[in-house]
Amino acid sequence: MYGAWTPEQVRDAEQRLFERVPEPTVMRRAAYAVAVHTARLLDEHTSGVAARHVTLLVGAGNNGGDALWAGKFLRRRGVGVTALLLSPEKTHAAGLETLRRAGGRAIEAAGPGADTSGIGADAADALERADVVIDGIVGLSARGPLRPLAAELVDRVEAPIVAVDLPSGVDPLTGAVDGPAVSAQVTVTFGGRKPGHVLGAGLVRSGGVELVDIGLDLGEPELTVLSDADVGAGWPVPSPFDTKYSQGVVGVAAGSANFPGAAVLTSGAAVHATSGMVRYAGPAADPVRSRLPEIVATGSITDAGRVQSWAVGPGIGTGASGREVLRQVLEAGRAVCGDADVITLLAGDPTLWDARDPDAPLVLTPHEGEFARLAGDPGGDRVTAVREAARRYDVVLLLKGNSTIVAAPDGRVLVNPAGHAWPSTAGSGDVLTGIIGALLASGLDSWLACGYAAHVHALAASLAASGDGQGVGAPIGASALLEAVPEAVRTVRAAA
Ligand SMILES: NC(=O)C1=CN([C@@H]2O[C@H](COP(=O)(O)OP(=O)(O)OC[C@H]3O[C@@H](n4cnc5c(N)ncnc54)[C@H](O)[C@@H]3O)[C@@H](O)[C@H]2O)[C@@H](O)CC1
Ligand SMILES: Nc1ncnc2c1ncn2[C@@H]1O[C@H](COP(=O)(O)OP(=O)(O)O)[C@@H](O)[C@H]1O
Ligand SMILES: [K+]
Repeated sequence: MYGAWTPEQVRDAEQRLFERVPEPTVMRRAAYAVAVHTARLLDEHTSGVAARHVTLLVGAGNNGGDALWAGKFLRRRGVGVTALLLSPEKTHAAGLETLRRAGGRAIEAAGPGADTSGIGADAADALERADVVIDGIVGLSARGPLRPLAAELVDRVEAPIVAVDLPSGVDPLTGAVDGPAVSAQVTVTFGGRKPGHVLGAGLVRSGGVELVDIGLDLGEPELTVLSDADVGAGWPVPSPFDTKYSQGVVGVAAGSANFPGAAVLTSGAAVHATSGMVRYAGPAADPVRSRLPEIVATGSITDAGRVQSWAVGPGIGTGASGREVLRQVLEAGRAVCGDADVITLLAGDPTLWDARDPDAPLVLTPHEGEFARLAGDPGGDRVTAVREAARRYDVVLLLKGNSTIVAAPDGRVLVNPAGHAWPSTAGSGDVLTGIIGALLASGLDSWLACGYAAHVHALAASLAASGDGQGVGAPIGASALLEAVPEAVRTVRAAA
C-alpha cells in the first residue's frame, strides 16, 4: 500500500521539517537523488556517465533549484551540464551559484539568436546535444499548462527526461494535463507521491516514479493505492469450516434476451472471484446455464433464493423491465453493486432511490459517461467529483478509467492506477461488476471490495494480454480477462 499526499499536505510537512533541518540541506538531499537517477538513466542510454551531456530546464522556483543542485552533483561525475534558465531573474540563486562553481554552464533559454519559437541558438544547441534532460521547470506550485517558452523547450526535447518531483505541465493535485506537458521517463519525487503521479494523464506522464525519503512526516494520505500484497492478504478464500453458503452467495441480475453476454460475463466473474455459490436471475438463464453449469439460474429475482449480495445492471436495459429488476434488487436489502443501466436508471428517476434499504451497502460503478448522467461532468478534478458524489448519494462510488477512483461516503479515496490499457474492451466492466458482487457477498467492506476488484481486474487483463504478465501484450476480449481472474488472484495471494 502506498499513499499520495496533496501539495498542501507536503508543504505543511516541509515547514515542520525545516524547523529541524535547514532548507538547503533538504534540497541537497532531494537534488542528490535526482542526480543519482539521472546518472542511472545516462548509463542505460549511453553506456556511461562521464563526458555525457545533461541539459537542465530551470524554472522560477525550488523545482529549478533542485535541478541546478542535481547539475552540480552530476558535474562531480564528469558530466557536461548546461542549465537553460526560463526566468533568469527569478532563478534559485544558491543553486545557480553552486552549478557555476562546479563548472556547469547556465544560459538564458530565450537568449540571442532566437528563432520564432523564442528559444535562443545556444539553448537550442544544448537541447539537441543532451543525452538526458532534467525537467526542473515547475513542481509542487504548478498552475495550469506550461507557459509558451517552456512548452517550446519541452517540444524540442528528444532525449529521455528525468522530471524533478512532477512532470511539468501536470496538475500536482489532479493529474490533469490541459496543454503541453513533459512526458518523463523517470520522475524523482520527495517524501511521498502526489495525486498527480497516480491520476489521469499524470500517471502516464510520470513514467517510473522514484520516491526519495527526505525526512517528511506526512500523516494520513489523501489517496491510497493498494499493492498486490494488500489485495492478496484480504482476498476471501474458503476456510476448512466453510460451506458454499457460509462464504456468501452472489446474486447476478444482468443481461437480457438482447444481451445474454452481459449475464455470462458478470456471472462468470462472480464464479471465478470467490468460492461459494452464484445464483443468476433473469431472461438469460439458458445461456448462463449452458456456459456456466455451476450457476443456479432462474428467470426472476423473486425465484432466485437467498443471496448475500446482488450484482446488477449490465445489459438489463433502461426500460420497464430493467427498472423493475433494479427496484426488486434494492428492496431485497442486500449489498448491491449496480453498474451500467442501473446508473442510468438511478440518474433518470430519483424516486428509484426510495426502494433502497439504507442499511445495505450500495456500490455504483460508472464509466465517465454514466458518472456524468448521475453527478455531472467529473471535469479535471475527478477525485473531488467522485468524493462529493459518494457523499451526496451515500454510496461507494467507483469511477472507471485508466486510473480507477473509489470513494466512500466518509471521504476515503482509493486509486487503482492500471498502468496499462488492456481492460479497455467491451464487456470488461461486466466482469468488474461480477468480481465486486462476489467480494460484497463475502462480507468485505464495500470500499475495499471495489479497490480489490479494480486491482485484480486490471491485473487479470495484463496477464491475459501478455500471457504471463511479462511478455509483449496482444489485445484481449472480456472473455479472456474473465478467464485470467483466477491467475490474478493467485498472483496477489502469492505476494501477500
Ligand atoms: N521547499 C523545499 O525546500 C523543498 C522543495 N522541493 C522542490 O521545490 C518544489 C516546489 O518549489 P516552489 O514552491 O518554489 O515552486 P515551483 O518550483 O514548483 O514553481 C515555481 C514557479 O514556477 C512558475 N510556474 C507555475 N506554473 C507554471 C507553468 N505552468 N509553467 C511555467 N512556470 C510555471 C511560477 O512562477 C511558480 O512560482 C518542489 O516541487 C520540489 O521540487 C525540494 O527541493 C525538496 C525540498
Ligand atoms: N484506457 C483504459 N485503461 C485501463 N483500464 C480501462 C481503460 N478504459 C477502460 N478501462 C477499464 O475497463 C472497464 C470498462 O468498463 P465499462 O466502460 O463499463 O465497459 P463495458 O460496459 O463495455 O463492460 C473498466 O473496469 C475500466 O476501468
Ligand atoms: K518538474
